[in-house]
Amino acid sequence: MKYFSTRGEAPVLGFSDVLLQGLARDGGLYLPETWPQFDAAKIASFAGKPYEDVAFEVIQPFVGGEISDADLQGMIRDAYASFRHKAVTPLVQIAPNQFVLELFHGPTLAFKDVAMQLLGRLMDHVLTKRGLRATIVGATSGDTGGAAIEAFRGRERTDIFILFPDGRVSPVQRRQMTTPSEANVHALALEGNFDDCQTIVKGMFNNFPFRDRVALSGVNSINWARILAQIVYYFVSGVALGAPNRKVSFTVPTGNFGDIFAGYAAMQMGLPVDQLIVATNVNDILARTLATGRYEMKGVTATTAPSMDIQISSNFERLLSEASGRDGDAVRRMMSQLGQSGSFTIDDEAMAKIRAAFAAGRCGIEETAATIAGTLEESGYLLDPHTAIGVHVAKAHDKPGVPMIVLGTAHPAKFPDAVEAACGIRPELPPQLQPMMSAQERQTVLAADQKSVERHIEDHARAVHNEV
Ligand SMILES: Cc1ncc(COP(=O)(O)O)c(C=O)c1O
Ligand SMILES: N[C@@H](CCOP(=O)(O)O)C(=O)O
Repeated sequence: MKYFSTRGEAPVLGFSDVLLQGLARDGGLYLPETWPQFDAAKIASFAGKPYEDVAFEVIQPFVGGEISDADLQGMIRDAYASFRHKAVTPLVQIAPNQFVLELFHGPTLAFKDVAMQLLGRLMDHVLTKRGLRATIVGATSGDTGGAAIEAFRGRERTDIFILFPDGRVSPVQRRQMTTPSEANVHALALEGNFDDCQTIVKGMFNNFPFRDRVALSGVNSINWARILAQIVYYFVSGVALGAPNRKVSFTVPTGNFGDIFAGYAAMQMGLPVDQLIVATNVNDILARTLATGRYEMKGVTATTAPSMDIQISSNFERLLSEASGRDGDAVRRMMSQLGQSGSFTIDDEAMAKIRAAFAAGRCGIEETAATIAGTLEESGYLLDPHTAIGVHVAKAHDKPGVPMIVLGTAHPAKFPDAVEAACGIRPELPPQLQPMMSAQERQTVLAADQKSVERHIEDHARAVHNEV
């Protein structure tokens, strides 16, 4: 299996190089040259299998033989051993046709753990095999950071620097990043919003002398391996609700478009999906784009679902590549217009392809609170604000006979203030996370300025001394 960049100007690479690269050297994102095809019999064979076994079958074709089956199976087994639920990602029915896919049973209570627990092991494996170190950078609106730090803390071959918007993440999210005491962990609070953090991360990847000096690697969903690990739960949940013998739909609380792109990938591989529904909060650039064909940035509004307070949805570029027939020139043109004017228009043919697979809806701050309260009253189920956005949007897309799976992206205890304000119940953290709430915090506050961040990383990263 080989991977190409959405912008068409970076070298075609194998899995291990894509894993270490993060962003392609032309600023694009890597995609597999072909989608492995699973026929109905193969998909049906996933029924009743442990999560780890389905994960191996889904992930293995993308690795292209670069990691032995035994090593891959071992890493998958270890990654999911840390999850608090035996099913890893259980389904819970909350209404006659509506299910929540609980993706928050990993160590940091968000769906990011599903991919990050495996990514940490895969990177360590490849770095060890090559005798290298890496400096990992990531931008977070709250959840990626904690999950990445949990996956990489104490690892010998990596230093990890996470950029988060100062004051815009929940106290639980912040403490997951600032309380780990391992020397390779660096939490950087930036005076800006998530998009500023993400733009700086991408800027560092595009600064080649810096990138090469510190052996830069990325763990945001710009890294293909993040998306790959997330494809698995679309198959697992789809099959549990009747696929391949009937279609299922998914509603995905969306920000950076990584999670829902994994659903698109599952669809390309053969999973019968009726609709993939993008659910946004008031930062609704994706819902507007689906409606108008024009991607147009506005300012970011802080909401009770802070992890989705995003306007630059990185992975939308992967969809643009698919919808434009993998035309690197077309993608480069749109991305350059976005950089220059904050907007671009998608041509009608590409929009028609996008609308054939995706629908979208938006949920305001008050509707989010009302959905938390209403769902608790109707079904006794307590939602976090991000999942509540999914539940609200999913209702408008209900189709008889097609099970609707809403991705449950975070545990309500990550956002206790918003949940309590909505329904009067203050969800408690699982006992193993409680000590963190009184532990010593460690963070560095920096201006949202690429040079300051680069200087800080060069001063603190051990990979600068990589003897390659
Ligand atoms: C809890 C939660 N829900 C939803 C999202 C949006 O996911 P994505 O960025 O993959 O679209 C995020 C952040 O990514 C998140 O942390
Ligand atoms: N919501 C995310 C934003 C970063 O997304 P990623 O999937 O690209 O890592 C977060 O919680 O940090």
